[in-house]
Amino acid sequence: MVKIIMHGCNGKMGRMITEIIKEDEYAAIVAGVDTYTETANEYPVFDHIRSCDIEADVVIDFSNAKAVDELLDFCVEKNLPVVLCTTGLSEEQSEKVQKVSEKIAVLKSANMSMGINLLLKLLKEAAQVLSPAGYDIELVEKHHNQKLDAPSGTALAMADAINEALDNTCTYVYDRSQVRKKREKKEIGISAVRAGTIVGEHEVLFAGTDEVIEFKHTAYSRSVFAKGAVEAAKYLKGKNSGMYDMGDVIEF
Ligand SMILES: NC(=O)C1=CN([C@@H]2O[C@H](COP(=O)(O)OP(=O)(O)OC[C@H]3O[C@@H](n4cnc5c(N)ncnc54)[C@H](O)[C@@H]3O)[C@@H](O)[C@H]2O)C=CC1
Ligand SMILES: O=C(O)C1=N[C@H](C(=O)O)C[C@H](O)C1
Repeated sequence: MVKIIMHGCNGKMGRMITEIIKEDEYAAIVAGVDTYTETANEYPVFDHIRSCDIEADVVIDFSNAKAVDELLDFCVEKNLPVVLCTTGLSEEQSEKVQKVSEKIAVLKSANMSMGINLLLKLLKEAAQVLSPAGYDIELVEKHHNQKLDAPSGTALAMADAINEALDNTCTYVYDRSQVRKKREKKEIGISAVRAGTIVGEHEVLFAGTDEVIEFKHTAYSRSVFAKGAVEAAKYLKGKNSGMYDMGDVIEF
């Protein structure tokens, strides 16, 4: 049985994970943390990670980038592995995550779904064939109107996977409105749409002369992220310090 502290327990993802874990005999939420506490949870809820004094095996975090620094400090002090799913971290925060992983086990992933993690592999292969052949690469992501960060963590992870496969030769372009010039060959264009209740859509276009190849992932429910996060927590329990990702959890 994996005992979990759910950080951000009253948010959209925290609530979805709470429901999923009710049906899971190998995992239990022993405490929740959320600045919003006006709810009736089936486990104790604290308004700050520092107030949480419940013993656990792992923390799952779906909260807010502003909350991540304190969470990481807490996890180091308590020697607690953490599944870090919050997106929109600054460069300094990403560096801190790396440093912290020298002391505790950290599994960081911008997207916990099976589909996106498979796609990250496929995109690398496609880029290595299509970019040298002159295909332009553009990425479009769509999310609900409550999302704070743009572009999505997943879009950035996809761009990073492609860039890595191309020996980090690409530049990312987020906004074409300010400069009047043609696109460069080694650009990856990244566009974000925010509308309604879209759970999450990611589309990657490889556009050549007279043909376009499109890779598209659509999440129809947050359960795909929640299930992945719970599997990640089970995987991380008792692990040595280090950086882990969903590639360690999902075997293709
Ligand atoms: N890695 C992945 O697969 C996914 C990542 N996300 C990311 O997870 C994060 C949360 O997403 P949602 O649940 O949709 O957002 P949400 O806004 O519905 O929930 C966030 C929750 O965190 C709470 N919170 C804010 N500050 C806090 C603090 N200092 N301590 C504890 N709790 C705090 C809020 O009160 C809220 O209940 C976002 O960054 C989002 O991009 C979302 C879905 C999938
Ligand atoms: O905020 C969301 O909702 C999501 N955020 C993640 C991201 O930024 O990539 C993953 C998912 O697409 C949903």
